[in-house]
Amino acid sequence: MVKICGIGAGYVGGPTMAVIALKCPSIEVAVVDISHSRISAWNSNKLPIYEPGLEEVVNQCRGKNLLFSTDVEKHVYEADIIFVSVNTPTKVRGLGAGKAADLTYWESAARMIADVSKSNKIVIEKSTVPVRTAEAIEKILTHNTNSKDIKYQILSNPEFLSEGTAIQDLLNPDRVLIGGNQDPEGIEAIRKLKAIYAHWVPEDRIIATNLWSAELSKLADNAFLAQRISSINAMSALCEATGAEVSQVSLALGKNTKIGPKFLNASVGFGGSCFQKDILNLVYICESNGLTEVANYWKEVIKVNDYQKSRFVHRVVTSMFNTVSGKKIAILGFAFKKDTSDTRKTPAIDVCKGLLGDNAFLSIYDPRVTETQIQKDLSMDGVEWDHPIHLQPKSSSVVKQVNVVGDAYEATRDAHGLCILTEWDEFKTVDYERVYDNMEKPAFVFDGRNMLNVDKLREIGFIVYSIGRPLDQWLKNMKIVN
Ligand SMILES: NC(=O)C1=CN([C@@H]2O[C@H](COP(=O)(O)OP(=O)(O)OC[C@H]3O[C@@H](n4cnc5c(N)ncnc54)[C@H](O)[C@@H]3O)[C@@H](O)[C@H]2O)C=CC1
Ligand SMILES: O=C(O)[C@H]1O[C@H](OP(=O)(O)OP(=O)(O)OC[C@H]2O[C@@H](n3ccc(=O)[nH]c3=O)[C@H](O)[C@@H]2O)[C@H](O)[C@@H](O)[C@@H]1O
Repeated sequence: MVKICGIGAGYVGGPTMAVIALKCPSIEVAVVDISHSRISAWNSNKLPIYEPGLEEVVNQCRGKNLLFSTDVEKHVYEADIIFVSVNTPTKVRGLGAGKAADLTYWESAARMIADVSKSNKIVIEKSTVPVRTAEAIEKILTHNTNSKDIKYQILSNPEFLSEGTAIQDLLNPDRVLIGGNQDPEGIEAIRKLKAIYAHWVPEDRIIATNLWSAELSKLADNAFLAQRISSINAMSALCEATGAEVSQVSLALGKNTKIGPKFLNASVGFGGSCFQKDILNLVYICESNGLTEVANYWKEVIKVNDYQKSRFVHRVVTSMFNTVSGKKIAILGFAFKKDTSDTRKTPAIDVCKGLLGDNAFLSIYDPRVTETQIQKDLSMDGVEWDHPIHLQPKSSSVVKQVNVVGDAYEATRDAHGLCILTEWDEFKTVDYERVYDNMEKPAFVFDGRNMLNVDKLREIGFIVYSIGRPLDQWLKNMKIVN
């Protein structure tokens, strides 16, 4: 029986390994992690991450051909194939700090593999890594004195799932990308990995390339996706200035088959653990190769994203007579997108910090994010948000101007304004007449996700700001001061 070990039981490692176990009953899959709390959660009824459909998959396989363990060395020793899905956050200090990928976790996983292995292994890069990482990994694996007679094949098999739809994406991927050495051993390793995916993925969707193309394609993929969002967000600012309507512009663009309809929703900005980190990583690689113009091109995608978040904060503050000091503002949604509990790099952090900077009182409601997580996110400095909660420092101070509450009605009671920062479906069905009645007047809605019916809200009496849509007379009169 083929044995697989997945190192890293996070947003990628957990769901990916669970789906392999589901689709390949003849393969034994062990998912290992250094975090005891994460592994015990995977072994409990309350999984450590929220992802629609994940619980069902785990329940079907756990205890059969899927197990979760902290005994990393044992399972690595026993495995034929090792998927490494550890985190690769942005480096916090040292050379390339603030841009380069921090490969500490990857390196320690590779050293451990070299230390404990006694048989040949296929080692798979599932994490997103800088192009040419496989070269460094190979050096670590083969220069270990214990592993003289052991042969390693390194493959790049980047993951393209999105949080919130991870299980669907894994069950029905657009493509599976496998990069490997182009010699007979490399081609044989690619064949073995292809055979695993072939249990459920049609062959024409499994693409084999050389190692560097696969590694770079993942960074390029995220950069292209983020670039679309920054492009439409840049257009949203121009829409507000001219009376054009961004959703109509998106519709028109999306009907062009050369452009396509997806990823054209203007928003308060993109978030998540990967877009910013991977673009910064790409920027760093370009700079290291002397490609300044290319680096600057991709940097702009992040700059527009930061501009979009600060534009939103300015809109809130200026429309409320240029100050939110002492005012209660309701924040509906904190996760970086709907259907996930993940808050890494969520635009809500920057927006809330901006409002707190102007002395607002925030009342925050998110259906899936805990109070502890929100307080942590709002009390920490930039790059630490990239790291999973259990790898973050234990004590962080509580932000006193922040109250985390249990529903949208409580959040908005006596508030001067409400901001929608995540597009949770339940925010569509809130009784906004009731909300309006219980708010201070004038009552404002700032829809950072363009999900609410603006005309209905205006009929109720709200002053409404919706990204990239024609402005209320009120907002037109309140010029943004940057
Ligand atoms: N989150 C996402 O949607 C996607 C993430 N990726 C990439 O996948 C990688 C993992 O991302 P996430 O799953 O979100 O990260 P995560 O932080 O949720 O999970 C990583 C896990 O690895 C564990 N770990 C770190 N070092 C370890 C070691 N030496 N031995 C055993 N376990 C170790 C950590 O404790 C953590 O639980 C990153 O490179 C990311 O860029 C790729 C596609 C999608
Ligand atoms: O490497 C990764 O981590 C993954 O990053 C993204 O997936 P994810 O970050 O989970 O979520 P997305 O659906 O891409 O959303 C990212 C952010 O962009 C925002 N977004 C998305 C689409 C859009 O039209 N507008 C928009 O503002 C979302 O609200 C969210 O804040 C990519 O979509 C995945 O292909 C990739 O595998």
